Amino acid sequence: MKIGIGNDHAAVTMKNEIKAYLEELGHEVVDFGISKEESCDYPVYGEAVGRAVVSGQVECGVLICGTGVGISIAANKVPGVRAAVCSDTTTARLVKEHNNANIIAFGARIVGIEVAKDIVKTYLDAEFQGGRHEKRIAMIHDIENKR
Ligand SMILES: O=C(CO)[C@H](O)[C@H](O)[C@H](O)COP(=O)(O)O
Repeated sequence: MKIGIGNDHAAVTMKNEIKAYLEELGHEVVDFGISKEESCDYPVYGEAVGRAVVSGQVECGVLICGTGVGISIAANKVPGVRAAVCSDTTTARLVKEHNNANIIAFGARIVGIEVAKDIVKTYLDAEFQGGRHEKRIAMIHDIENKR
């Protein structure tokens, strides 16, 4: 798959490790994140990955900041993004199976690298179940259209 990755200063090391892991798994990774650990603003990177996913430049996204929260909130402001923060593999599976999340996010200050790798792998291996979940996702995107 072609995967977009983004991060702020809190997640440079984890971004590099996850990027290498994704490449080991055979994925192509487009890096929208920062490479230096100097303070920066996570909305920039959340929006960049969100727009890349929605435009089809990449098939899905991985976002990492200190908690995964700020960067996913920013991505979720891009219409069409469904970014989900995960700290465990059960949530990582369910956000694909039920929510068809197109971006997974986590916190470099919250989870260790092995858990982060498991979260990403679980998310990528899971499949959207469709059915009753289709309608609910459509309802989420209807909210965007009410703006
Ligand atoms: O957005 C966040 C909180 O949900 C992230 O954890 C950021 O990485 C964090 O706010 C950055 O904090 P810092 O004190 O500027 O390093």
